[in-house]
Amino acid sequence: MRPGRAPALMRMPRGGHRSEGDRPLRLVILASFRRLGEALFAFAGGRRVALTMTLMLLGAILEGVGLAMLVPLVAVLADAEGRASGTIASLLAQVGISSPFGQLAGLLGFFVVIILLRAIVLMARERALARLQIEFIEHERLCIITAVARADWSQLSGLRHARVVNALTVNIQRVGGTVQLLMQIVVSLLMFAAQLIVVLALVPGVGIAILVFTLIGAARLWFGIQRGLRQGVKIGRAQLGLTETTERLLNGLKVATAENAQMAFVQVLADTSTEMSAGQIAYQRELSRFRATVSAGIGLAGAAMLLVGFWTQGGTPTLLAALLIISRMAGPALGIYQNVEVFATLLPAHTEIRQLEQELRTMQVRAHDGAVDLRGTVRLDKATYLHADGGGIHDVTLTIEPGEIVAITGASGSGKTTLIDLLASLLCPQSGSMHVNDLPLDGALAPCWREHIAYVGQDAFLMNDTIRTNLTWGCRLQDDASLWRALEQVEIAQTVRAMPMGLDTMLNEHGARLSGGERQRIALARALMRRPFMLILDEASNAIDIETENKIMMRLAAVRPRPIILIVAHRTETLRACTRQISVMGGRVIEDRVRLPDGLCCQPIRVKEV
Ligand SMILES: Nc1ncnc2c1ncn2[C@@H]1O[C@H](COP(=O)(O)OP(=O)(O)OP(=O)(O)O)[C@@H](O)[C@H]1O
Repeated sequence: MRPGRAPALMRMPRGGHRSEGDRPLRLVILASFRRLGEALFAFAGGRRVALTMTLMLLGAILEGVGLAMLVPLVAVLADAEGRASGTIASLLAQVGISSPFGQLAGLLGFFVVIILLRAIVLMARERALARLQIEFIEHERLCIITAVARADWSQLSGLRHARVVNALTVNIQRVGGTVQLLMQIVVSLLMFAAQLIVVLALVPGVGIAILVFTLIGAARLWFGIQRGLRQGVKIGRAQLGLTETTERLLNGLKVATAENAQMAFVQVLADTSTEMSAGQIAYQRELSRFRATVSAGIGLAGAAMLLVGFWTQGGTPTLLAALLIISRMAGPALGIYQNVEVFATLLPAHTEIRQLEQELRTMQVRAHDGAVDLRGTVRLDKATYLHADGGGIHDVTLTIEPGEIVAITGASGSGKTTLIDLLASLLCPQSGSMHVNDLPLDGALAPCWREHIAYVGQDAFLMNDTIRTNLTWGCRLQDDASLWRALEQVEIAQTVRAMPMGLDTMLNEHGARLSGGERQRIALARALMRRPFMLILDEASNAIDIETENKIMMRLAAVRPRPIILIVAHRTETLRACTRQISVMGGRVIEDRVRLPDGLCCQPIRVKEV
């Protein structure tokens, strides 16, 4: 994957109110919000959403009922004779509880029941929300990685690598935060609504005043949301840069260390990081000013409402209860304010993930279903594949029969890898065609063909896992006997046997505990474990000494049934076992001749079959 243009949302003008495609910011916000809602709904399904919403509503209703209970309780406590009044008091009197203590105990008992019920509902609600959030994130992560795995290689290789890494690490965490905040906001809104309803019922004047303040606050909040979204886009852009720089640093660390030039990398990282931190500090400063204004506003509004309540109701128990409730409302109100803006800063992460998924979806190839035999002659007819810079392969026609060992030679940049990628159907001819066993290898058949291929490149891809796992991933064979046989074929069995944990020895990052030649031999052994019909060796043994390479090539040549073996190598010794040589120059096949396998035997070797 290579650097490319920033994704659409990331291209939003830095400080402007309009997004890419000249869409007003308000539409971008609404669209992002809708996308998140749709994704959550599509993941959870109607029933689960309904259940979660019911739990949220139930929690709010119980909150309201608990608060409403404060009125008779305050009345009992405030009454000189300790008597309750109202509906609950008359209910209690009907069941024979009329003494002040009995009424207080009865009210408290009811209150406790409500509190217990509320606690149970809130617990169920928290669990449901946490599960929904965690599972949604896992689902999103799997969607991306599956889309990457199913994407057509020629298109995928043009995708910016850091975008995928960023999506799977930073952005997915930010989406987790978005979902969590969204749920907290909905819960706070419902709680606030329940509290407001109780206040409206108890002291309508105060309730209306709160409603007016809330509406003014909501209008003010809209600016916070816009500011949050802009900040979120900036953070996303900076984080992508940070991921890219970190990747570059880690990939080039060895060279940089060898040249004592690590600080050049550190400087690039520091510049990106400083820019990001400066933006965040400025934003936090703005946010803290906003928060201070909001909390002062809530305090002032509370005091004003106290006065309104006092003038309209005097010091009645109802007013006292209303005051208690209003004091409880400040928390959710401030929470909504803070969470909504932070939510807006996180929202672009989901949009970026969605855009990435959509791009990946356009790259998907639908695999042919049903069995199809592709073990046969491989044929290219006037095949052309040109990369964006014009380099590649022009008008190539060739036929490769099963069991042939083909050397593909040519100068650097002549088109050898492009030719190999076409034969492996990693690339599809832009013109001309490819047939295997007389079947045209279209997009749907290509994945089936690749099941018969083993590919070893010069980088010898190894995972940070055991030798066993490295040998068996993607292979049907898994048994120890096959593993050892493959290791013997590539002259590494003895080295692995000498390791303390044998096949279960950990290889560390990219097989760091092995030499370059050992890594290549493990990669070759894995290729043999696949029992391929076509084995591609693209500079796959250039780190192995010539004598050992000779032995390995002999063994590969003796495998029965022998796969087609395509060898790209610059070392002539590597090509000794080849039965045919195709020379490429400027993207064209300039020579295709039979080659007599020459004196492989520097020393006689007993050939074993895989
Ligand atoms: N992904 C790509 N995007 C753009 N151009 C590419 C890409 N891959 C290869 N090319 C171009 O296509 C031409 C052939 O490249 P290719 O990798 O096939 O050559 P090669 O013979 O394998 O080279 P080498 O021996 O150096 O690996 C080169 O000019 C190269 O610049």
